[in-house]
Amino acid sequence: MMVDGTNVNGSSKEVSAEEDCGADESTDSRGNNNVKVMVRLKPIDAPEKQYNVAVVALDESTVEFPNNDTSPGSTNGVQGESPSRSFHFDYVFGTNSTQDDVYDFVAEEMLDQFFTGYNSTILAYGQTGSGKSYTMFGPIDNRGLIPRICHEIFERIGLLKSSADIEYVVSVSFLEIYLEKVYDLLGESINKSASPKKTSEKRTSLTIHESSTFGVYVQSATVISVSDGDELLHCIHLGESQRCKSSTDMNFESSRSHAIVKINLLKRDNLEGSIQKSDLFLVDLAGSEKVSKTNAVGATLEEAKKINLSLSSLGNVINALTQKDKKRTHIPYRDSQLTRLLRDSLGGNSKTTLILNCACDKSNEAETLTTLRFGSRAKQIENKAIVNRSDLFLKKKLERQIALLEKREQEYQNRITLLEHEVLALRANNIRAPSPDTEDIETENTKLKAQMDSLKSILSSGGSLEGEQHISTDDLLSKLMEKCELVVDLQARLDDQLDKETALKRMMDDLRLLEAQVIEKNHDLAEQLAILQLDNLNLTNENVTLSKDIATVHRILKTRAERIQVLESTVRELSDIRLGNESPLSAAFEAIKEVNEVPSALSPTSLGWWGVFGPSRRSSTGSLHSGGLAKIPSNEARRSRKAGFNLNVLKVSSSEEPETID
Ligand SMILES: Nc1ncnc2c1ncn2[C@@H]1O[C@H](COP(=O)(O)OP(=O)(O)OP(=O)(O)O)[C@@H](O)[C@H]1O
Repeated sequence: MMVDGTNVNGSSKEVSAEEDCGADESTDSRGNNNVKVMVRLKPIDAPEKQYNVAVVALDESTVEFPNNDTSPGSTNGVQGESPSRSFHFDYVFGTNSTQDDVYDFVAEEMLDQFFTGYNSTILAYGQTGSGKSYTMFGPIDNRGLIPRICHEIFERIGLLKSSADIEYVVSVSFLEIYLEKVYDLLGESINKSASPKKTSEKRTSLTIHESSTFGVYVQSATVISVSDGDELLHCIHLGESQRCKSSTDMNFESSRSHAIVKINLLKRDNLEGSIQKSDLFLVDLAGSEKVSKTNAVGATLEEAKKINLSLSSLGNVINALTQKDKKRTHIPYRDSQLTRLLRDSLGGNSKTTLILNCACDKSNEAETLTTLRFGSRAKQIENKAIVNRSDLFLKKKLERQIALLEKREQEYQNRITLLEHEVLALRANNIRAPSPDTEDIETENTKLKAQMDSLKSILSSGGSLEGEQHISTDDLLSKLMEKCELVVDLQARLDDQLDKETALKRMMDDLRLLEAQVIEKNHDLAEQLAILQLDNLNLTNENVTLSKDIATVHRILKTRAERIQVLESTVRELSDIRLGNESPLSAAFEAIKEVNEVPSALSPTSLGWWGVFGPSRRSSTGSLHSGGLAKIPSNEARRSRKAGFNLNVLKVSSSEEPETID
C-alpha cells in the first residue's frame, strides 16, 4: 500500500525483474497451507484511458507490466524499472471476468472447506476504487461474493441435511473498523435510535479479546442466528447500510472502514455424537490511497491516514510472517485493530484467500505494482488450518467410564493394601492373625480359658506362680478379663475385615465383568459393522447384476414387440387382399394378437401350427427354407408366394420354443 509513496516494505526500491511468488498453495505434511492469492483486474471505464494500459493478464496465473515506455518520468512512481515484469499468482481474473467467474473460482472451494470444518477467510485488498466492494458485495443486479455465499450456504445445508439427527446452525456478525475503533454494525442497525446519523462520539466501540479457549473474539458483538439465505442476506444489508462511506476524487462511494462479516456454521451430528464449528470471515478492506490523488481533506483526510496506517500494520505483519527465521521474529499483530482481528486468518487456523483488486491504467501503475508486491509477500504466509470438530461424544463417554472404573479399582486396591498392612501390624503385635476359620478362634479361646482355669486353681490352692512375683488375685483377674476382652474385640475386628474383603472381592469381580462386557460389546459392534459393510457391497453387486438383467429383458421385449408389429402389419395387408373372413391369415392374425396380448400365456400345445408372414429370408437357391420342419400343406402358402410374399411358418412343439420356417 502507499503511504505517501512508501510501499509495504517501508522502502521505495524494488529490483527484481520477475516476481515469482514461489510456494504453491497446498497443505504440506505438517498441515501447513499457504495463503492463496488471486488478482482481479478492473476494466478501464474511461475511454481516454483505454490505450494507456499499465498491466495486463498474460494467462490464468500471470499479470505483466509490459512497460513499453521506459523513458525516465514516463511512469507514475516506477520510473527506471526494467522493460517488463511479471507476477505469478494462484489465479488472475482478467478485465472481462464476471462476478460468476470470481464466485465459481474463489467461493466454491472456500465453502467446501468451510463445510468440512475449516475456518476460512476471503480478503479483498487494493487501492481505493479498484473494485474491492464490487467484488465482495457487488451491485444489486450483479451480486458479488457475499450475497451469493449467503444463499449457497443454505442450499448446501438443504442438500446435506439428510436426517433429523444432523442439525446446522448458522449465525452472523458484522463489524467495521473505523478510525482504528471496532464497531458493531448489526447492533447499530437493530438499535438505530442510538445513532441516527453516525458520529464517532455517539457510537460505542467494542474491544477485541484473545483467549486460549475462544481465540480472538470481540466482546458484546451482536450475533444473529439465521434460518435461511434471505435472512442472512438481510442482516448483511442492514450492516452495510450502517457502514461509513464518503465520496472522494478516486471513488464516488469510497468505503472509509474495513468491513468484516463473520458467518459461523455449527453442525451437530447426534448420531455420531459430534460437533463441528467453523467461521467464515469475509473482509472488504478499506482502500489504500494517495491523498494527493483523492484530495481528501478534513474528516476524510483523517480517515485516509488511519486507513493507510492500519494497512501498513497489515503489511508489517505479513513481512514478519514471511521472514526466513519465523520463530525468532515478533509478529506485530497488536499494532492495529485490523491485524488483531485477522490474527487467525494470517498465519493461524484458517484457509485464507486474498483477492488483489487492481486498476489497469497507467495513472494507477505505482499503486498496482505495490498491491502486487503485497500479494507476493502474502502468498508466502503459511497457515495451519485444522478441522474444528469435537471428538465423538460416545467414545469420550466410554473413556470416562473406563477411567472411573480404573480409579475405583485403584481405590479398592489401596484399601486392600491398607487392610493387609493392618493385619501385618496386628500380627507383629503378637496377636494372632485373623483366620477365616472360626475353629482357630475357638481353639484360642479354649486355650485362654484353660489358662484362666489353671490360674484360678493355683490361686484357690493359695500357691504362687513359679518364678513369678506374687500378684493379688484381683489384679490377676482384671488382667485376665482385659485379655479376654481384647480377644473378643480382635475377633470382632477380624470378622469385620473379612466382610469387607469379601465385599471388595465381589466388587472387583463385578468391575472386571463390566470391563469384559464393554470390550465384548465393542467387538460385537465392529463385527456388525463389518457384516453390514459386506451386505452393502453384496447388495450393490446384486443391484448391478439385476440392472443388467433388466436391461437385457427390456431389449428382448423390445425386439419382440417390433417383430410382432412387423408381422401384424404384414398380416393386415394380406388380410386386405384375401376375400372372406375365415382365412388362415385371419387365424394367424388372431394368433399374433394373442401372442402380443398375453405372451406369458403361450401354450405351445394349444397353438399347434400357426403361420405368419414376415420379411423374405430366401436361401441361396431361391427356394423357401423349411428349417427342417414340415412344409405348409395348404394352398395358402402357394397363393401367398404368387402374391409376392414370403411366408414364415412357426411350428411350436410341446417342449420347444417356436421355430421359424421361411
Ligand atoms: N470488475 C468491475 N466491473 C465493473 N465495474 C467495476 C468493477 N470493479 C469496480 N467497479 C466499479 O468501480 C467503482 C469503484 O469500485 P469499488 O467501490 O468496489 O472500489 P473499492 O476498491 O471498494 O474502493 P474503496 O476502497 O474506495 O471503497 C464502482 O463504481 C464499481 O461499480
